[in-house]
Amino acid sequence: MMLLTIKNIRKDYTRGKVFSAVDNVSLSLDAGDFACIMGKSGSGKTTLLNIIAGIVTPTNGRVILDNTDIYSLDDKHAALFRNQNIGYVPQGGSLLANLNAIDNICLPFYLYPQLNQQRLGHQQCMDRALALLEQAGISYLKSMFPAQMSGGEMRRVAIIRSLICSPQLVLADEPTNDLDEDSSQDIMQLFQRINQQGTTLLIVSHDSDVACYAKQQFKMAAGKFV
Ligand SMILES: Nc1ncnc2c1ncn2[C@@H]1O[C@H](COP(=O)(O)OP(=O)(O)OP(=O)(O)O)[C@@H](O)[C@H]1O
Repeated sequence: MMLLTIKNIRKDYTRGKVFSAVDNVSLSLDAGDFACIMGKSGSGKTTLLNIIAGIVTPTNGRVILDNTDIYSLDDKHAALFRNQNIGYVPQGGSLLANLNAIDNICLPFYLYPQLNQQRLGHQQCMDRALALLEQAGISYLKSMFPAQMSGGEMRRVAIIRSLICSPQLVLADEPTNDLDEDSSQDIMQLFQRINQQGTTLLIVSHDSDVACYAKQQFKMAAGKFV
């Protein structure tokens, strides 16, 4: 079943003159796919990922997720649709320092109660977060604050947080950046497990060791797939 289609996506920026950071890119993913977009720094990977996430509006082209053209929705419906259907793991650190792992994972529900469609109470939210940590084999982190975690542990908690709304699609931007080989493997094994449980994954990375975990690989250069 087709889950995601992006058609003729272009994003122009002006830096002195106009250039296309993403230049007429098309891509389709089926439910259950695990894809990686590779390419050097500046090739347009993050811009493309953010367009799919609904964070950056394309100059041209369409993003269709589960038969919904996300840029045809008004802002309010677009935000709800993407938060319900897309998990996003941003580049770099994204946990809040003053919350422990469980609360960081529940944060989307605290910030946007409308995402909590099953209307879980506070304890049930925390139970769900704990269950996700247990599935990932890192329940020992449950009460720890980011300052007590390694970089790889923080990243795994951020990945778990992207699952709190049971999204169909998870997007991750350079998830192993700044991590050593062992931590990178932990991260990629976690993604593999998430994918095996049925979540579709699209990861952006410049690291070929990361890409080899993916089932589909795309390469980007100067805004285009090559
Ligand atoms: N808001 C912006 N305004 C102007 N130019 C931008 C903007 N965002 C990105 N760019 C430029 O667009 C190009 C693509 O950037 P992008 O971040 O998508 O690349 P990338 O492949 O993800 O690189 P990296 O891995 O370093 O993040 C770069 O030349 C970048 O400088």
